[in-house]
Amino acid sequence: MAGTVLIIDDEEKLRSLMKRIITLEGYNVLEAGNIKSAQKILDKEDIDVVLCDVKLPDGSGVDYSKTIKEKFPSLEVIVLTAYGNIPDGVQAIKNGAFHYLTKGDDNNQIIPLLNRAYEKVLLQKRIEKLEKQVGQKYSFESILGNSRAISEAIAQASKVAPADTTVLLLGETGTGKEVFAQSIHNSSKRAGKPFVALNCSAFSRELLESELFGYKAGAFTNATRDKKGLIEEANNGTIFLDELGEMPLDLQAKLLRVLETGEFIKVGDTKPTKVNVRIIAATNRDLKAEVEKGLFREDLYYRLNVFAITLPPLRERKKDIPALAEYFIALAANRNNRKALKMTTAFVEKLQLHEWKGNIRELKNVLERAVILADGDELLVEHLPFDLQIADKSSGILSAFDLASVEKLHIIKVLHHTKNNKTEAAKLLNIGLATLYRKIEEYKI
Ligand SMILES: Nc1ncnc2c1ncn2[C@@H]1O[C@H](COP(=O)(O)OP(=O)(O)OP(=O)(O)O)[C@@H](O)[C@H]1O
Repeated sequence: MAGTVLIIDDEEKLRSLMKRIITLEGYNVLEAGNIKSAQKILDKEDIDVVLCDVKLPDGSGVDYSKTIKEKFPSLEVIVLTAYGNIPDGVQAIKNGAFHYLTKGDDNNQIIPLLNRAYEKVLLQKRIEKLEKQVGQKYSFESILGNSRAISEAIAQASKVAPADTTVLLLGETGTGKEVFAQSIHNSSKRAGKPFVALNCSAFSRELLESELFGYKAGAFTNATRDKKGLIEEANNGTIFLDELGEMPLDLQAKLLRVLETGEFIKVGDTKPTKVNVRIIAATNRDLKAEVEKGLFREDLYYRLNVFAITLPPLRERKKDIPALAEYFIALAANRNNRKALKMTTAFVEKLQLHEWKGNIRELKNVLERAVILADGDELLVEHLPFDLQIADKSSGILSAFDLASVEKLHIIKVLHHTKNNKTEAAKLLNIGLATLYRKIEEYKI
């Protein structure tokens, strides 16, 4: 995608020369002879980079670059200064311009500089888009579900969000603990400040300590420079510590100190560092049992347990499955450039019979796979993984390794293939027609 450049200069000849050079690079170029007409174009068009002369009939380009940046912060301005007038260029940069060019002297510099400015604009646009997505994604409104269990958890989380209290989120893997942590942060006073997440089970003890608390240069062989830990990166914001139950005891002591005094000591440092950070912790372990086994500090447990919210497993809120499924199907269809897909009744039934040990994450992945497999505009049972296909009301959840389940599913598939022609199906299965009828009855096909 080519960017759009606006040239503001009252010298028509120079404008058209620059226009020619820039157009050859693939940019769209618009022109203005003064600030007034430039302003009209800026208000109407989506401009990426402005090339602006300093001496304009109705004002100074140096001053105008400030106005432009205030009104359109993601756009970049390059100021065109007169020969030998570096102070103008310096002032323009102070006013927020990307850079300056000396008119007539720097023609071969125009394109490289313009390309750099445009890259910055693209990056800025991408960041804005992502920020918007994240902001939308993680609010209590975007947590789907009407079941009592999830509504209670949302109500508790919305109450504690503005209170700045430490929160402990309990729940199996994939139940949405991180989504809740982000939503709490986004509706707290700390929204707009950093939200930093760390999975404590993903690191060795040493790495976890330096990731979390940072280190001083020289603390160990590869520590050539001071490094801020994530707790410091999260200053004035929130840190989300996932799988806290996995944190070694000595680091738990350091964390307790942060909770009590707002201070910690970096690896290799002698003096404490102060932070103002809200801690949201999560675990799928039974912390009380860990305390009894001596694996989790009792004082930290009580400190964290002041406000605990339990997130229900998906199998305890099956009512929410259709709405969640619809949402994930729409997301997956969009990502895969597919039009909207509908679930058949049998498909929804199978979803509701499954155990969902991986909870919402598993549901999301199963549906993404189904969307990819579906050729038509309907999601069918055959688009589900094997163990979901064989789940059945009478037998409850069957194992994918159960021989009868495999046989049943195979018969279903063959019957589907023969469009329910039993004689043909029996032939393909290499069994007698009577045997097929018996199996159909036995398996309640
Ligand atoms: N209520 C919800 N609505 C929409 N998407 C959700 C919801 N809850 C969770 N998700 C999605 O499900 C996935 C798992 O959520 P999340 O990472 O928050 O779970 P978790 O409990 O932190 O998992 P783990 O313990 O394994 O880290 C994510 O992709 C998340 O976007």
